[in-house]
Formats: sequence, C-alpha cells, structure tokens
Amino acid sequence: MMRKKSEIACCSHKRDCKMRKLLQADDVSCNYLHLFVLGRKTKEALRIPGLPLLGNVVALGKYGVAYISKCRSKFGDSFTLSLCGQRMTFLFDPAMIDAFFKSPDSEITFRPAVEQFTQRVFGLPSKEFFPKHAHILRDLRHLLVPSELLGHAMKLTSKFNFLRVSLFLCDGQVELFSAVRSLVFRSAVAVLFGDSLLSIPDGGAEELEHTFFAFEEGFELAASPIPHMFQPGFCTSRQKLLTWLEAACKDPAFRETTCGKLVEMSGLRSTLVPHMLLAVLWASQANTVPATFWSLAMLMLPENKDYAETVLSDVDDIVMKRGDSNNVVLAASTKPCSESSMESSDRLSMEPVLKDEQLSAIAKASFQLATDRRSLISRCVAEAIRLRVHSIDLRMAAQDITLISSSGSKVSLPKGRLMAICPFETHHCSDLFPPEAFRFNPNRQHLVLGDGTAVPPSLSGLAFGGGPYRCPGRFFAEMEVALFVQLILWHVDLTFTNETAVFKEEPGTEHQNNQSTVLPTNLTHGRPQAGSTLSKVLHLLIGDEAVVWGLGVFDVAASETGSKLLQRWINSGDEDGLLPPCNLQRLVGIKVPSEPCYVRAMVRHSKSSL
Ligand code: HEM
Repeated sequence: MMRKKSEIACCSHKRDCKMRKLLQADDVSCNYLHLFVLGRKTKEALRIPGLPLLGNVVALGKYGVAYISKCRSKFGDSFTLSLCGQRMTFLFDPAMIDAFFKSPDSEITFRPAVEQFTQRVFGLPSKEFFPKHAHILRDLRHLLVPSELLGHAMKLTSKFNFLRVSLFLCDGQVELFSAVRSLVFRSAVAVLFGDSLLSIPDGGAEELEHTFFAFEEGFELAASPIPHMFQPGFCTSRQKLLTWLEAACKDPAFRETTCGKLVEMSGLRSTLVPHMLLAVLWASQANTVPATFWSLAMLMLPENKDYAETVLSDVDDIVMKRGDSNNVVLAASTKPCSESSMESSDRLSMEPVLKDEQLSAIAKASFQLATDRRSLISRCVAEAIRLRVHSIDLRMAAQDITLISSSGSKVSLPKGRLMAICPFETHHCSDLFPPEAFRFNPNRQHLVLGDGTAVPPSLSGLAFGGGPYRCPGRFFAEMEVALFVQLILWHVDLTFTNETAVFKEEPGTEHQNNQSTVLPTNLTHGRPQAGSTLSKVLHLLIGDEAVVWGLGVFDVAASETGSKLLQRWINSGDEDGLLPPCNLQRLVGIKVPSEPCYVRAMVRHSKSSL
C-alpha cells in the first residue's frame, strides 16, 4: 500500500497509540487506521489572535518561550502565530516532531527556513551557499568524528592549563559565567581556528571575545526584518569579526586547523570564506559556553554533591587503572588550599602550571569519560543541556502536507508555511522525560522519538536537532563541555557566595543580560496597563483577544497555574534557586543566565607540592 505523499506518517510514537496496541498494528497500518477507519478530520492549526499587521511578533519578541508555553497551554499541541505577516506553526506532538526532522526535503525543508540567518546575519548569499551546504555539513561532520577528537582534547587541555590560573584565582571571588566564557571561547577558537585569530592587534583574545559576544547578543534581532541600520553595534562587531577572520585565513598555520581544512574542502569563493567562518564561529561558540556553565553550575548544587564527587573519583579510577597515579595527585583526595595550613603566599606560589605528565594523565582520563555516553559526566552534561536547551528550531513545508499526531488527529500545513518546534517546552514535559522533567536527574531515561533514526535516543533530547541537518559539531561539543567541566572541578573547589561583586569587572567581561527580562511579569502577574487609555482604545478597536495575545497581557487568575510553571522554568533543575535564573526571552541557542553567578574558587593543590 502506497502512502499518500502529502500525508506524513507520524504514528510511530508507540507508547501512546492505543489503537496500535489493541490491534497490534505496524506503523503504516496504524496510520491508515487513523486516516480511514477512524476518519479523523484534517484541520489547520489554530491561529492565535494578534495585532493587525504585527500579529504576535511583539509578544513573542518580548516574552520568548514564556509566550510559546502560554499559547500551548491555551491552544493545544499545534497552533499558528503570525509574525509580521509570516505564519509560523508550532508543533508539540512527539510524532509530529519526529516527522519534522525525518521528512525528506521534498516535504519539509531546511533552507528557506534558515535563510534569514545565513543571509542576513552571516551575509552568505543563498544562491551560492546552499548548493554547497550539504557538502560543507558533511565535511565538518567528518572532520569532527570521534576518532579525531583526542588530538583536539589535548590541545583544549593545554589551553586550559594556560588560562586556569588567571581565570580561577586562588581563594578569589569569580563570576562563573565570565570565567567559563573566557576559558571555553579562547580554548576552542584556538583549536578550531588556530592561534592567529586570537592574536589580533589591539586587544588580542580579549578583544576578539568581547566583539564576538557583542555580535552574539545582537544575533536574534539581526535575523529579524528590522533594518540593520538600527543595529549599529551588531554591524560594527560583525565587520570587525569578518576582517579578523579574513586575516586569520592568510596565516599558513590556519590550513592545518579544522576550519582551514573545511575552507579548502568547501570550494567557496574567497570573498565568502570569512562569512562561512563567521557562521562556524557562531555555531561552535554560542552554545558550548552556556552549556559548560550550566553543567558546572548544576554540579555545584548541594543536592548534586554526590554526582560531583563521583565525577572526580571516576577520573581518579581511570588514572589509577592506567598506572599513571605516580604522576598525579588524585583530585578527590586533594583539599582546597583554604583548608590547608598554608599561608596564602605559599598557595599562590604553588599555583604554577601542572607538570606535563600530570596534566596529560588527567586529560586522557577525562577525555575517556567525556566520550563515553554512559559515563556520569556525559549524563550530567546531557541533563544540564536538556534543562537549558534552545527555544526554537525551524523548517518549512515544501508542499501542502498533512501531519498525523500520536493520537491520530491531523493537521494540514500549506506549502511555504514556516514550521517550528520548541525544545525548551518539550524538554519540560514529564510525559517525555518521566518522572519529573523539572529535576536534574542524570540517571533518567533517554528520549526516544519514533524509531530513533531522526533524533538518536539521548538524554539531551532535541538539543542537537535531528535528521540530515542535525548539529555537525555534536561529538566535539559533548566532548569539549564534559572535558572542561571535569578539568575545572579537578582544578578548583567552587562554592556559591552570597556576596555581591567585590571586584571590578574587566573590560569585555560585563554581564550580557543584566538588563534583560527574566520572567515576563505581566505574563504572570496580571494586566499592568489594563486601565490605560491606550489599552482601552486598543481593546475597542481590535478586540480583547487580539490585544491580549498580540501584546501578551494576561489576567492573574487565568494564569495562576502558568505562573507557577514559569517560575519553576527559570530555575528548573535547581529547586532552591541557588543558580541565576535563565533568560527565557531569547529563542535561539542554549539559555544564558540573566544574572551574574558569583562563586568562591579555591584551588586544589597537590600533595606532592606540600
Ligand atoms: C552544546 C553545544 C551545541 C549545541 C547544543 C548545538 C546545537 C545545534 C543545533 C540545534 C543545530 C541545528 C540543527 C537542526 O536544525 O536540526 C546546530 C547546527 C549547527 N551546529 Fe551545533 N551545537 C553545539 C555545538 C556545536 C559545535 C561545537 C560546532 C562546531 C564545531 C557546531 C556546528 C554547527 C553547525 C555548523 C551547524 C549548522 C548546520 C547547518 O547550517 O545546517 N555546533 N547545532
């Protein structure tokens, strides 16, 4: 029996389909049962009311995932937003998410959905870039296969050894996100792009880092239709990055790096090369920095102390088994320097770089664990990523299609409709991550979608996308994050401090999101301007629903449950709220903290140095 081309088989979510269980039907028969026997009607996803012309863009831009969640709780598992005339249908049913990733390009396509990023943000003209896109993805994936990772891990470790003393001062107060950001960015850029990119005149690595994160902050707005002339900060930082990337390509050593090899294989016109490198720079840094921060921060929580100790003793065990223990003072048995009887001048004098053989033994053990998906550190990283995952992933309907949910209901989408999934909302759903999706639990079951081919079963769920366009840097990223978390834990004992900052922030390290909205108060605490004249006029002109959903203004009573949910979200995995809340506003990329996270870092010292 041939499947109708426009009807996408989605009924592979085996646990949920009662009809399948009852009749013991296979995937295809099950879909046909729903289509013809049960005769469910196909309908368009519900359109959310909104403002004339602007639709829902104001509310979505202001409240991000909080608004998406609100729409889901009111309108169900599929609904359509209007964003300045462009319709975007959100899908939450697991079978539809599977189809979103699994369907061939002739049905659900990638290119037109992400063109606004590649073209507007990175300046890559679609006509020239997309014919090469599949090859570039394949080549990057090939350059970062697991068998290539040990060399990268050793280079990352030597960068860590160089930077750790300045970033984690002995007995000093540290803003953890800034320290992690500098460590991860400077190390990974050196490994993937070469040292020359970090040695730009007038400021070197610090200037590059500062400029990149200014670009990153403007990234989402730059993809929107708002003209770039209104975003001068973004334009300046992009221009600087392009100039530095162009210069870095000319260094002969660049050819030996991962990105140098990628450029050579890509066959892209030379003027486009810096633009492609900018895209890879963004993709390789924007997520790993917050992923490392959250993984480390979750392991610092008192309730996760046992996990943190086991992570360290796992490293020790491997070092012992390999017979390298003579060279290494085991991390779990070392005390932070503040607990020793040493004077602080002694502690600082012991600060110097570890001996090569010590570091190499620790790094090899950490690497082994970082690349083993079953190890505790890998599971902790995956779980932290799950809880702070991005809020949107996009595709587009390449023809008129009908999606079928796990329960057999059907949703039709016209050709050209933008389709979105929301991993952040999905990852907080206890049906998919039982028993308690909001808890940090590295021992939980993997997410299994459909037959597991589009999104491989994993704790980190949808964090790396799926299907042919899944993240090509996944293995590298998982290794990098887990390696750094282990090295940092091995090097310093970190404790939260309630004190406010006692140090002056260095230029370029200021916290990005201090000003941003963490939790949209009027999404949870009522309608602040309900009585204003403007509000009354708007209500009269376009109706209550359009104002409420167009601007995101809700009543307290109606949103009491939603309010609790939102409050739990910004601190999910952290019941006592010790960590900074995460910023729910941004849709793209792993969530960043919206407040600084001050910690006291006490360097562990080796017994052999005593
Ligand atoms: C924790 C870290 C990371 C996360 C969570 C992540 C996540 C993602 C996601 C969700 C996508 C889109 C996939 C889709 O739509 O199906 C993506 C694409 C991509 N990622 Fe990653 N990524 C990470 C790290 C990296 C690293 C380290 C690299 C490079 C070394 C990288 C390179 C890329 C590239 C080049 C793309 C674009 C693919 C395209 O244009 O089709 N990523 N990543």
